[in-house]
Amino acid sequence: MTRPGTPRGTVAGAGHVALAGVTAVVLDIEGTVSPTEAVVGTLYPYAQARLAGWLAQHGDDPETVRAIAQVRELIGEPDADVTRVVAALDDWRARDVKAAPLKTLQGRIWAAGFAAGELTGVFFDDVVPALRRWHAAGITLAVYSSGSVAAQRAWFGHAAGGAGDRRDDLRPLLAGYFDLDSAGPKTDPGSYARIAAALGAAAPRPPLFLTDRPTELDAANAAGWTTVGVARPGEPYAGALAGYRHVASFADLDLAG
Ligand SMILES: CSCCC(=O)C(=O)COP(=O)(O)O
Ligand SMILES: [Mg+2]
Repeated sequence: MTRPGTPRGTVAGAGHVALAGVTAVVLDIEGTVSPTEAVVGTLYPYAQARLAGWLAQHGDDPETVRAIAQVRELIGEPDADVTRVVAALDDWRARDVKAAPLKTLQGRIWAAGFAAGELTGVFFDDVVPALRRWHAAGITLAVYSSGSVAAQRAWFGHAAGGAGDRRDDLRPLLAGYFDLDSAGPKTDPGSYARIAAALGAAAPRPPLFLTDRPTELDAANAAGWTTVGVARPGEPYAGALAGYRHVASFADLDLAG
């Protein structure tokens, strides 16, 4: 199905997609550029272990105050104490519910962890070469993730892959970062309209969105974006993209035109 603004392109064989005229690529993180296990299995426990301490130490920070208020509103308990707030946050973590206040607080804890050298950004092997290739071709690159902008910047700023234990800083490749606070829910077409507006002249055509989740592909398509699903073997949503144009690797995505 050809979407408005979709550049010329064909699906050349199973899992290979060639698109011409792409001026901007927006990237999901979990399941798309990075293994879900690196987020759910490493980042989440790291933040969970430090959450209560973080709230105790940063309880007066405006961002923390706002996040706690958001939790109380979402659970419908305006007088919930910190213990109840932590329990709600941990329940969302356990179910991988992408609740904005959870992502805000996780993001701050992770940013401190990256700065302390305790965390590393993990990417599928095909991702960094593709990002460098697309950036060199003049394509605008941005991130749209449930993870907070603070977490995104830290994740891309401390990428594994350098020689030895050196960390690569991929942020020079990125022109923008968008999350649930700055753009909105990933299943809302309006969020993609806000991102396109924010990218402005850096995205003269509707961006290409790369994500693992069908609901996000649907929302981006409804906003007139070009989309390609990313179905990585072993990832939770890999089997749900049969009805979508999709690739298993960025190496199978040709944006050279
Ligand atoms: C590496 S930034 C933290 C990622 C995160 O917390 C998350 O929930 C990722 O979800 P996504 O929308 O990128 O699939
Ligand atoms: Mg994802």
